[in-house]
Amino acid sequence: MNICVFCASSQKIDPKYVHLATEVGTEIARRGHTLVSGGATVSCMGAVTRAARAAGGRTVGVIPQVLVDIEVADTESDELVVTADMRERKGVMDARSDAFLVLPGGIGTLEELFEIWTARVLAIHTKPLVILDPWGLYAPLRSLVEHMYEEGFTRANVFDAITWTSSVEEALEVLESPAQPMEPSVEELGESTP
Ligand SMILES: C/C(=C\CNc1ncnc2c1ncn2[C@@H]1O[C@H](COP(=O)(O)O)[C@@H](O)[C@H]1O)CO
Repeated sequence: MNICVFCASSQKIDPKYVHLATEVGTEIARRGHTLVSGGATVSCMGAVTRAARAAGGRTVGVIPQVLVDIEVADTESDELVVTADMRERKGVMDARSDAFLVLPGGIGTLEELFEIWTARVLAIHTKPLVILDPWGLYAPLRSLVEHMYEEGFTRANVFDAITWTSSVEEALEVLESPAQPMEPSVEELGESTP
């Protein structure tokens, strides 16, 4: 499988997050998968790709020209795709991947998560989407989406479209399993706007 990992670029984070990314890269390679990532050398992004290669795995980096220009590109990547901008980058990462894994990160990671999550809820794709969050960074996000559901702002299938995990092994097992297709409910299809 081609597994896309979205994760942090910040260099101010606790080293435990970088160690988690290293563990993920190692396990992706050990299981024979290709890693698709944002193609940068910094923080968790660099750790996951270096670990995957160190464990014998193949890495595909997808990075916009603007980040190549500031010299954060993972030039040792087996394949480095340089895009015109961030939007094209996300499109290429999506198209090249069979499954998506989200590690703790900041607003860049959240943006990537939301795009894949929304498309899955709308049944635009059926690729597995997993959050690996051992220390609960995303617990407030989960509560927020639950609140949005209670208030009627999100579809009932919003939590069917994603799996929250807390160990690397559990995350990889879910990614390797076929995801359930997202079918809009009959009520949703029949709903009319006043
Ligand atoms: C110069 C430094 C970092 C360069 N920043 C980034 N490099 C590569 N990719 C990035 C960068 N910032 C955002 N991204 C994309 O978003 C995700 C990470 O963003 P977050 O806000 O850190 O969660 C990541 O998946 C990238 O695709 C030194 O700080």
